[in-house]
Amino acid sequence: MIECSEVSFSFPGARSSRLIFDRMNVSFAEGKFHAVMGPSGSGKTTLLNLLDATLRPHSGSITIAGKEVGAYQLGELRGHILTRIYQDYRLIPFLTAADNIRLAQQVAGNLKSKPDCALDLLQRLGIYDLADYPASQLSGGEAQRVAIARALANYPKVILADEPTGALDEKASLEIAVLLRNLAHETGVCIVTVTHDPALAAAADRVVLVHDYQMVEKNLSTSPQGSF
Ligand SMILES: Nc1ncnc2c1ncn2[C@@H]1O[C@H](COP(=O)(O)OP(=O)(O)OP(=O)(O)O)[C@@H](O)[C@H]1O
Repeated sequence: MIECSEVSFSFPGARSSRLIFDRMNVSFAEGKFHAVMGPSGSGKTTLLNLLDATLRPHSGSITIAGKEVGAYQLGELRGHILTRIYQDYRLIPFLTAADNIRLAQQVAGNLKSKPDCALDLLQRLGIYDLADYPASQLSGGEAQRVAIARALANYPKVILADEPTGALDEKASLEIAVLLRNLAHETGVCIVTVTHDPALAAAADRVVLVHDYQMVEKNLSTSPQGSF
């Protein structure tokens, strides 16, 4: 689904002109939950920013679903091809859970052409009862579930997650980790999360480490079981 080939990148400017990636190669398959780990400052968020065309590589190629990321219209790439979720959820606090999802459909121009999927998604993520609650009244774990539902609203091929459990306690982190893995398996979406959280890494189908400006495979042992 995602292919990075010989990708090199550094930030311009004196302080940060060091290389972040140097002819880096990595791919991320559909229907899998991938965790990207590495020390602080190693380039994990930079990778997500390259994948959604916030940043452009100096050289090399990044394709999603067979097409160069830079060749997509930004409006098509962000919202239709891929969506992002964040540590701080980024919900609209005064809108209900359901309306946060509907807003994503509306912004993508899908609310007229496709059925309203908000309640179906909330049901699927086990939070149907929260549909009419303002986002500001949700717990962290509940808010992240709504954010994941919103990320699914336009049937993306890829979800990019930036520390999605960074603000959650251990129990909620494990639930979100298993939820993301099961969503990848059940819907075929390719999920790439950057994280420091061992619970996310343990739930992942695959863990890659950022090391020496490259992506290196890490061998997996066990995964938590369960269904959310
Ligand atoms: N806009 C920017 N301009 C210049 N340098 C930047 C910029 N954004 C990030 N950097 C630098 O690029 C490097 C990689 O940053 P990045 O945020 O990708 O790391 P990270 O692995 O996600 O870190 P963390 O785990 O702490 O979130 C760091 O040295 C950072 O200081």
